[in-house]
Amino acid sequence: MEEHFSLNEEEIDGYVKIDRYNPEKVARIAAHYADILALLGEDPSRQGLLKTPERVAKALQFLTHGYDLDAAEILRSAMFEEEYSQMVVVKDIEVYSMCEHHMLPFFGKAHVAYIPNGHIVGLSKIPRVVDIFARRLQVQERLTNEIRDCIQQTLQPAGVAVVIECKHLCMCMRGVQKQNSVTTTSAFTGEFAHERTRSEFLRLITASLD
Ligand SMILES: Nc1nc2c(ncn2[C@@H]2O[C@H](COP(=O)(O)OP(=O)(O)OP(=O)(O)O)[C@@H](O)[C@H]2O)c(=O)[nH]1
Ligand SMILES: [Zn+2]
Repeated sequence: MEEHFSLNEEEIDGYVKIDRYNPEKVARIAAHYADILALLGEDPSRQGLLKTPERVAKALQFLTHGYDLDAAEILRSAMFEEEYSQMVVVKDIEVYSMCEHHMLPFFGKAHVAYIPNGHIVGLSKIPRVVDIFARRLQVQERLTNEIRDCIQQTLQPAGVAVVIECKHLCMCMRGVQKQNSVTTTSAFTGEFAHERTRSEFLRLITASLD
């Protein structure tokens, strides 16, 4: 796949430098956005809009940079042998994604748990996996399943649980115009099929720290 960003060592570790946009792609996307501005009745040559096509092109590349990153590789880069076999929960992970139907944002929180089976993973890699799949055109259901499948296949734990709660701007700003609705999706494997394990996870993600 053609890359938006040039990869370097830092980026392989999951970081994306926003000054390394693919210049050819920026120019091509920007040219389309200049047309779009004119089609919308704007004057793309007025001062405030002069750099807008380029800004939008860069913003879109940033918002979809997950295509260029390998979530499994990032998990594998920080897997450690460890005998810990209780549930590990990382909750309240911010999610910013774009719905593939309207290319409008949906955003909220992801809660991810796994039960180690010989290996644990560096904690920061869980939000990185969430980001890699979120920074693409998505539907919330597929985002949820992709996070689950990546962790299950790479870490091979005794179980994985993912719950995502998001607000979809395509349902707030346009269309049905419901400002307060929140969509919840979930995906489970292994031990989380058992009612007790699943309940413990749901209790932990709703429990407050204070
Ligand atoms: N299942 C699912 N649907 C989504 C997601 N994001 C947006 N949608 C929905 O995608 C659907 C697309 O339906 P269409 O009828 O083709 O599009 P539309 O005419 O713009 O629909 P309205 O939003 O109802 O005006 C809408 O119902 C959106 O609410 C998502 O993450 N998951
Ligand atoms: Zn939408």
